[in-house]
Amino acid sequence: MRLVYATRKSLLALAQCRAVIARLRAIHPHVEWVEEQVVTSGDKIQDRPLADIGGKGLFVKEIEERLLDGRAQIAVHSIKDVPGVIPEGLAIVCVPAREDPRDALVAPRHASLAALPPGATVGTSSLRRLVALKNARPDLNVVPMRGNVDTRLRKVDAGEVDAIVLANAGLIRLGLGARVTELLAPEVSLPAVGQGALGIEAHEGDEATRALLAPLHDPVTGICVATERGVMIAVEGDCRTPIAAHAIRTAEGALHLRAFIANPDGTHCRTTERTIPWPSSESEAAGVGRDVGHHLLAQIS
Ligand SMILES: NCc1[nH]cc(CCC(=O)O)c1CC(=O)O
Repeated sequence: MRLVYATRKSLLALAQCRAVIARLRAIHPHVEWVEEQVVTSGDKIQDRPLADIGGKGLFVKEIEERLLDGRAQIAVHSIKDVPGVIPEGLAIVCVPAREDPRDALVAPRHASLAALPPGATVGTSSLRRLVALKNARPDLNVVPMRGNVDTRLRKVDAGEVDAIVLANAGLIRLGLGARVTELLAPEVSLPAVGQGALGIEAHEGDEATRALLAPLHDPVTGICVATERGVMIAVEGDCRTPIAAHAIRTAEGALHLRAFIANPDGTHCRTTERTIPWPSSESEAAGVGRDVGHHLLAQIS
C-alpha cells in the first residue's frame, strides 16, 4: 500500500508532519509513505495581513485540492490553521495528543514581558495576541509581523523588534524550546483555537486510511479541539474578530472552557468560562463551543 501525505514546505510543517509519519511508519512498516510538498497561497503572499488576503484557509486550500482530486490521501495540519468549515467529503479524521498550547514570548535581550522597556516593540500580526499584549502592557508598540517561525526569530534576533510572540508548540517541534523567554499563562494570552494540536485530514469515507491513523488519535484532545472549534464556528471564524478558546479536561474529569472575543479594533472584549460534564462525543463538544461562542457574540455586538 502506498500513501501520499501532502504538506507545506515550512520548517514547522515539515517537522510536524514527519514526526507524525515516523510514528505511523513504526506502526505500519508495510505502508509506503510518500511526501508531496505543496506551496500554498498563504506561503506565497507574505507581505499582507492574512485577514486582507482571505484568511488562514489559504494555508490549507491547495493541500485540500490534492486530497479532493486523489493526488494525496492525508494532510497533517496545525489545527489552528484549519478553517471551521471543511470542504464536503473531507474531514479531520485524527487528532493526536496536544503539545503545550501556550503562547511564548521570545525577547532575546530582555527577561520577561513585564521587564520590556516602556514603549518596546513587539512583532505580531495576530489580533488575538495584540489584544492580549495591550491588556497586559498598554504602552507596548505592537507592529505587524508575518512569516514562518524561523523568519520571525531572525527578525527579533536582528533587532527589528524587541520581542515576538509565537506558539510554544511550534518552537518545541522545531527543537527551539530554549528560545522561549517567558511562557504566557492563558490568563495573560488565551491560546488560539486548536493551538498546539495537529489535525490529520483525509476523505471522510476513506475507512482504510482512518484505520491506519486511529492509533494516533487522542480522544481527550479531540474533544477539547472540537469544543474550541465550536466557538470559532459560532463566531464565523472571521479573521478580523480576535478570538481565543482553550478547553481542558480537569482533574475531576470535567470539561473546562475559557473563551474570548473582541471587536476588530480590540477596544471591547469579553471572556467567559464554563465547566461542564465531559461530552460524550465530538459533536456534543462542538455544540457546547458554539453555544459559548453565540453567548460571547451577543455580549459584544
Ligand atoms: N499561524 C501559524 C501557525 N500555525 C500553527 C503554529 C504553531 C503550532 C501550533 O499552534 O500547533 C503557528 C505559528 C505560531 O503561531 O507561532
